[in-house]
Amino acid sequence: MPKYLAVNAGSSTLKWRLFDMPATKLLGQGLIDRINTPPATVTINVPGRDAVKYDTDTKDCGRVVADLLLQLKKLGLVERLHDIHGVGHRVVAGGEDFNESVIVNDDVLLKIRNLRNLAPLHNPVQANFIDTFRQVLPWATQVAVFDSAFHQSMPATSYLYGLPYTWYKQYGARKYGAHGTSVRYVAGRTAELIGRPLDQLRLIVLHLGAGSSVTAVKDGKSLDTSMGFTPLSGLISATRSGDVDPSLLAYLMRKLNVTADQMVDLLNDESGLKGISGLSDDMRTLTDAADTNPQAQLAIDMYVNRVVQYVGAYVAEMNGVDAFAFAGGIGEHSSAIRAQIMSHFQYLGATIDAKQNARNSAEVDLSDPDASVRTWLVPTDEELMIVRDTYRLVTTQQPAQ
Ligand SMILES: Nc1ncnc2c1ncn2[C@@H]1O[C@H](COP(=O)(O)OP(=O)(O)O)[C@@H](O)[C@H]1O
Ligand SMILES: CC(=O)OP(=O)(O)O
Ligand SMILES: [Mg+2]
Repeated sequence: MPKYLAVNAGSSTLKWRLFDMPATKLLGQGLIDRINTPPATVTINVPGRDAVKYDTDTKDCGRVVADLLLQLKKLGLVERLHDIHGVGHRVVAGGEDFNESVIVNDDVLLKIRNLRNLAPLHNPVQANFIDTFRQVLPWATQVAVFDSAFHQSMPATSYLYGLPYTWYKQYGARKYGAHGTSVRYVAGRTAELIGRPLDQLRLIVLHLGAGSSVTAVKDGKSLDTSMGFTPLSGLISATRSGDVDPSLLAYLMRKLNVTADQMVDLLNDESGLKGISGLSDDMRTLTDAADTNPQAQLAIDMYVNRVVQYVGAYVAEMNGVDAFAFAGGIGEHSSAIRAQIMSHFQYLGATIDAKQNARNSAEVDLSDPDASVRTWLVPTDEELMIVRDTYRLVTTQQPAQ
């Protein structure tokens, strides 16, 4: 059976899954965790076997891909690399150029690179992965699946900033959003789990990972989302500031004597949980330290505060909510953060059950039996969405010339 690979390069992790298609049978999956703070850990899971774990000190794209392919052969997941017919890649920013997944050709790859201003921590890395796979598996079709595509349904009232309209027309100055592939999966799965049609639901999807976002999904479409022109705005993330008064940036540039580009780098790389705590960008480390480290506790409390603000705003924007869904590394693994967030939405009747909320890493109905608004833990599956789009495009369309 043809094999298809889905590659998800995030800001702190690299995730991959290999499937037999069209059966969508999962053959194996890998995670490189803490990729920016070596040694990173590699974990490979093959159904029915013990996990394989080892450390790595590289995030060099060529070496990561070489190791991945070596492991696929070593573990017997592919007999010959020629069995891999398609590779689907997560790409964060597609701008207004891409409102759906596409087969990659030279022009598409160039556009993805040129959109780096819209996702500086992601698009360059993701373009490098596409390029590398094109070179090492030239027979396999490469497909790009864009985070921003799902958010193209946002109305102008959501995606425009309070700026001169001509700047949108001339420079594309608007909100594009991110995490859309994850939100598309989580929203669909939440509707299935609560047994109601997606196109009649008001959902709040909390994708809380190294990059964190909240999305209002109304009638199956993205109505509004917290990330903006880039994934820097909105919530506080691992190393990203989230929303900041733009005037403060001009003031800080003078104080710090840095250029505009340097300032943006500081907001992307040195801010957020890392900058506030002065300890770590990793929520696990902060949670462990919080009892004795007030800065770590402050970073957690600020993180929660911003999530609560966005959720409250989006519930109002939808004139109510039918269900909440938690996903992403923090959303899927931290009972404490979920509890802290949901304690602010008891007024909506979205109460959660402490025993249920103690569970992690699986689909769990977190709701209190009497809750009038459901709350679910729905582990995201960006790789499933990526592989489905990839298989569909490979089997139905030829690459654009
Ligand atoms: N048990 C946990 N408790 C709190 N946070 C966790 C836990 N496990 C993972 N995380 C957080 O999840 C983040 C990674 O989220 P994830 O969505 O997997 O990555 P990425 O944003 O790179 O796609 C890490 O920064 C880590 O802080
Ligand atoms: C857009 C974004 O921040 O994604 P991730 O959390 O995977 O880095
Ligand atoms: Mg991610």
